[in-house]
Amino acid sequence: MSQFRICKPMKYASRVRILSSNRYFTSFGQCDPLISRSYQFSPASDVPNRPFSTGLINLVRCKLFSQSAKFTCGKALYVKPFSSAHNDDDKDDNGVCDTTMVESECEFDADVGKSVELADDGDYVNGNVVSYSLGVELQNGSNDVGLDTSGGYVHVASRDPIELYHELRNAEKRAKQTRPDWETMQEVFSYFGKSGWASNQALAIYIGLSFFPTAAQKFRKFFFEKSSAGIFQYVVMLGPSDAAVKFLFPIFVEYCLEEFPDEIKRFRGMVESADLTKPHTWFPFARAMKRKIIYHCGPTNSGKTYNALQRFMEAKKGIYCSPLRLLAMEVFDKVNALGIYCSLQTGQEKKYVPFSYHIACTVEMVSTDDLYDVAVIDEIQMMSDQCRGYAWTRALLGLKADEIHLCGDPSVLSIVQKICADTGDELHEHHYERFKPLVVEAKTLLGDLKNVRSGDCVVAFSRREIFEVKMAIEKHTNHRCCVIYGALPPETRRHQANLFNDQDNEFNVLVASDAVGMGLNLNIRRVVFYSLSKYNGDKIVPVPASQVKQIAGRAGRRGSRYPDGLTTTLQLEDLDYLIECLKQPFEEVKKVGLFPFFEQVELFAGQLPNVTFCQLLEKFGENCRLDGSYFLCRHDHIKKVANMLEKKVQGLSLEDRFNFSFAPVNIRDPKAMYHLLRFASAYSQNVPVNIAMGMPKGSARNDAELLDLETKHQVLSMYLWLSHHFKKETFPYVKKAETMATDIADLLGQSLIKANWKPETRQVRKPKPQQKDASQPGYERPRSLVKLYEKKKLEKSLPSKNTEKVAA
Ligand SMILES: Nc1ncnc2c1ncn2[C@@H]1O[C@H](COP(=O)(O)OP(=O)(O)OP(=O)(O)O)[C@@H](O)[C@H]1O
Repeated sequence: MSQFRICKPMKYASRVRILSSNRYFTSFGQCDPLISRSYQFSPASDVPNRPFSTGLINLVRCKLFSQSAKFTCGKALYVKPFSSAHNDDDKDDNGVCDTTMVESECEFDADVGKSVELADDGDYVNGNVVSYSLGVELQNGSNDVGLDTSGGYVHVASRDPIELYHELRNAEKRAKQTRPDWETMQEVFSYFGKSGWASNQALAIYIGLSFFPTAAQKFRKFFFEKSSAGIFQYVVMLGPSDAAVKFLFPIFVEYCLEEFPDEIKRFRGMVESADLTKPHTWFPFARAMKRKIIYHCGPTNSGKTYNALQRFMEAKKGIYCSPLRLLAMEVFDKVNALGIYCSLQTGQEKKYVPFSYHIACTVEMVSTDDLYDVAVIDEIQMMSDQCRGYAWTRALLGLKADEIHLCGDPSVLSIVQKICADTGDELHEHHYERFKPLVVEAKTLLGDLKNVRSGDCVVAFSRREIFEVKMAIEKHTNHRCCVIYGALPPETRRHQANLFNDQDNEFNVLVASDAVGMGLNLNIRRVVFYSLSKYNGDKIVPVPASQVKQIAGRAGRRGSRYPDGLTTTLQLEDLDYLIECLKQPFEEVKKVGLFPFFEQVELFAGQLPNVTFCQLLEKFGENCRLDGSYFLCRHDHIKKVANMLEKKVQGLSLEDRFNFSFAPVNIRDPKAMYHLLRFASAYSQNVPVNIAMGMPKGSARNDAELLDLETKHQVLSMYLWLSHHFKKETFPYVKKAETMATDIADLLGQSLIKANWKPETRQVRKPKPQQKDASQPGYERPRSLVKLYEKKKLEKSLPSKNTEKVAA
């Protein structure tokens, strides 16, 4: 089975820390890497051995002795007034209610039914007040609290919990208790059941959080049924306190080990199979190498990738790992053009160049099996990406290369230093500055797109805005616009970029989304932020500073027509935010992403045989364990696809479901989801998967047709992706899909050149009544959403006058 790579949620991390930091626990020999160093498990029975070292017991004893000392002799505990409340625990073994407790308003000796006072020497004394002492001898002559070899009494707290447990287990009948004592004991157990410490510690014997309350309740029943007077009184004396929890816990452990071996085994299996700790150990071959890591650290446009690629090209065998298909294609073209044979591998395409020893690939496609002299991992700060971060982490940890060049901003430098300390790799840092500083134009465009100039890149954060801006610029100025946004195929984006870079045409302005921030060589003179807020899938938020920097940094490129970069905003109100973002130092990343490989999910599935794949992912997320430097990547997208397939496609294996769930599909596009469902259904029936999609007749004449072209290309891209991830024979129309995809990318390019229509949205939304049509004469200045956002935030943080009035 191949290596796993993953992590765990912090709730467990904190528990692990608690356990690991308990030196009394760690003294118990063999270390269990999953939970802590505290417990040793017997491979034969697969049930944990007793976890406690005598060190812990002694600690508890010492504490309790020191606490109980104040209760000795003259100190007394008042018996609580009788309460009529009772539950099952009032009943004797035959289910009959203990009437003695109901009849009397006060105290009961276990057998005598009288109020008692326990004296130092263990004598019983009548009365309403119970004074508890260190030693007790029961009237029946049994040594309730333990008799030491010298014949003297040993305090309950000082006794071995294993011994105590066995005594309870073997007890034939319980001692009767006074009602107040009984009530106090209920409180003690209620306290125990809610104790975070106890539930944390119970994890170490694989009593899971969800099972802990059940285990605690059963233990309570057991204790009530079996407890002798001395033990009972001792716990009552401790009352609902941490001391009581710590006294009871070792007995609870003994009880659990004997009572719940199946639950323990099941939870242990689950925890072990979802262990994502120490991901660097998952790649033993890479660990056996002494790798040299070179971190090219600096802002955009500072020559990091250029220098790393020099080493890549000099190497005998090299791999370049790209964040985007587009960038992998760029490097593939560039390197081959320079006479170095280089192949290409992305999710959608494999271009093998004969005799090549170099490969340009997307980071998800990196092979950790092959050996390389030099590897380049571009945009290494993407390790912290909430969704895709795991791919960078895996590449860094797993690549078998003598020399690995990381290119990125400084945000992940410290975490890379930490990872290198774990892996034992040698880290070298090369720091860079921008070739030319980025200059902020304070004047801004004063809210008017008529002030756009040649060489400008206007950045907007939604497809709708991009087309609105393009329309407005083309309507009110003499400029023509190219557009670049995420939903466009890489070929079309490249075509648009070339059109913009080319001096000899009328396309001299670029309107783009944040997709412009990475991977394209663009001759931008000035980056203009149309807005600095965007929809994050939930609400409109200001664009994060790191992203603003990345995008603004595209202005001015060494060797281009515009080596000096400028940036500004459309709105004067947004300028401060832009300056603030540019001034902000790179925020240090504390955690990087991980995600399980199929084999790990499969192992985990073995523990939960009757759940759906989607539930399995959820459970994995809940139970997986991570070191402090890692987080589990978001997988909502995967779950959504998994859920759809679960409901509608039968006969897929777990591995098929896993792979289908990673297919690149826009989950918000019903058409694309429909095609994925169709592909999966055909695949599950083992029949050739058809493309079954007509080729558009020509370029788009309106936005609906443009959207249709985008969807069609995405579906073809998905078909190609599936053909590379599943049995080839089931996807026999790869050539056809490639041709169609190329043709559609061309049509998209043609469509964008003439696009001058009002954009549509994929989701049907009610039109806003006051919204003016941008095609109407005149030009409406867009509002600054950042300002609005900040204003709202301020309003929220300040109590309103109305609130003050109400309060007054
Ligand atoms: N030493 C050099 N000689 C010639 N051109 C260079 C040199 N260094 C960098 N360049 C050019 O400068 C531009 C920016 O370089 P590069 O892409 O390496 O920067 P970067 O820091 O990796 O930026 P980004 O993070 O935006 O990719 C590229 O067009 C590159 O070809």
